[in-house]
Amino acid sequence: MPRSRPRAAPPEAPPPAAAPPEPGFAPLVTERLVLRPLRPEDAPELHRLVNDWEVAKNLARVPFPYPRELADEWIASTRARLAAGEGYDLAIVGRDDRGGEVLVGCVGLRLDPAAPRVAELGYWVGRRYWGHGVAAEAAGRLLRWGLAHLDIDHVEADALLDNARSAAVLRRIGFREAGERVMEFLSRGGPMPVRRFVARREDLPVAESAAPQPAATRDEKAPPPVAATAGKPIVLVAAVALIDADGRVLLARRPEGKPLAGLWEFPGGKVHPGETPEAALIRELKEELGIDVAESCLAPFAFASHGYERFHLLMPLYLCRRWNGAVVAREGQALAWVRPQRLGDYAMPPADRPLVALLRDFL
Ligand SMILES: Nc1nc2c([nH]c(=O)n2[C@@H]2O[C@H](COP(=O)(O)OP(=O)(O)OP(=O)(O)O)[C@@H](O)[C@H]2O)c(=O)[nH]1
Repeated sequence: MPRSRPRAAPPEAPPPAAAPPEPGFAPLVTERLVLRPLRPEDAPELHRLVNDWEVAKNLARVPFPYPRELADEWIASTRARLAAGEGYDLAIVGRDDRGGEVLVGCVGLRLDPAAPRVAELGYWVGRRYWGHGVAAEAAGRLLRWGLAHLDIDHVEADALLDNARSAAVLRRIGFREAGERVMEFLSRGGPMPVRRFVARREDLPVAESAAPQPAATRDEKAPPPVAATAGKPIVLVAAVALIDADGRVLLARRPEGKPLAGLWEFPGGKVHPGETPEAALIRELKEELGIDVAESCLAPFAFASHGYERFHLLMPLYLCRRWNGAVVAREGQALAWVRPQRLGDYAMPPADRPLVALLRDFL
């Protein structure tokens, strides 16, 4: 979604230069597509696809006609933003019959320093690739990635009132409607009414397999869950505030693919059938962080009791100041040692909020 304004063409073609270094962004892979940084050599095809009224008319920051040199400038700007962590505009790439790469469109998440903790999603797909679910597949993937990896609370997107197709894509991937407004559209030469959409972590569709199940239901021989509230199972999760010598608390980020991915939480996990909460924690701390903890070093501190949409969480929280081994993220999760007064800066699951307040007062 090219967004820079057109500028005068340079007086002469730039001399051939060595390819600029690839910004350090690991491509995102979906069932049929790859989302990767745009490259200078994408410019001719990008120009061919976006210099199409049927595509451009839906994009706020794209002029029409779209000057060829703007494709070069815009691609360079996407690479600069990617390198600076200010925006994630990516090429949507498919495969042709011979296995070669084909540019299909673009998808982007943009951060605005004036609006912290929010990202804006945009996308377009070349007309010849419409009708195959490309936009939902690409935008859904980048949306999930963004909420799991960026320090944002929600993602916004706009669709022109007359663009029902885009509104349907946004709803399909987890956006909810949040009113209407008027936006300047470069392609249309003036202000246009748009429908505004917002997606939060809790709005994302959850794969059945990823939804938390009471651990007991995994094992057919195990007794059924001991209790249920209003038809919801109770899920018992043991968690711990690991406290280092400087009084900092360890938070781990829920990885992409899990419900509420991107939120920071206390290490821990579900208590399996036949396990005590302490045994579950000792197992989880070994699996997730590679440390050995003795049961005597787990001091019960408080508990969370919170109704989520699909289950009721009961979560004892322990304190632990002594363990053996170095803390390492064994499951690739991001970790942060956080001063108690800064815990509020980290987006955490709603169940944890009362625990954070207690912990801040206690430490
Ligand atoms: N570990 C942990 N889980 C929390 C916290 N707060 C909170 O709401 N939860 C919820 O408790 C549940 C823990 O489930 P999980 O999926 O992480 O458990 P697990 O490690 O056993 O995962 P697995 O089922 O993929 O093996 C999740 O729904 C999670 O959102 C917290 O501070 N720490």
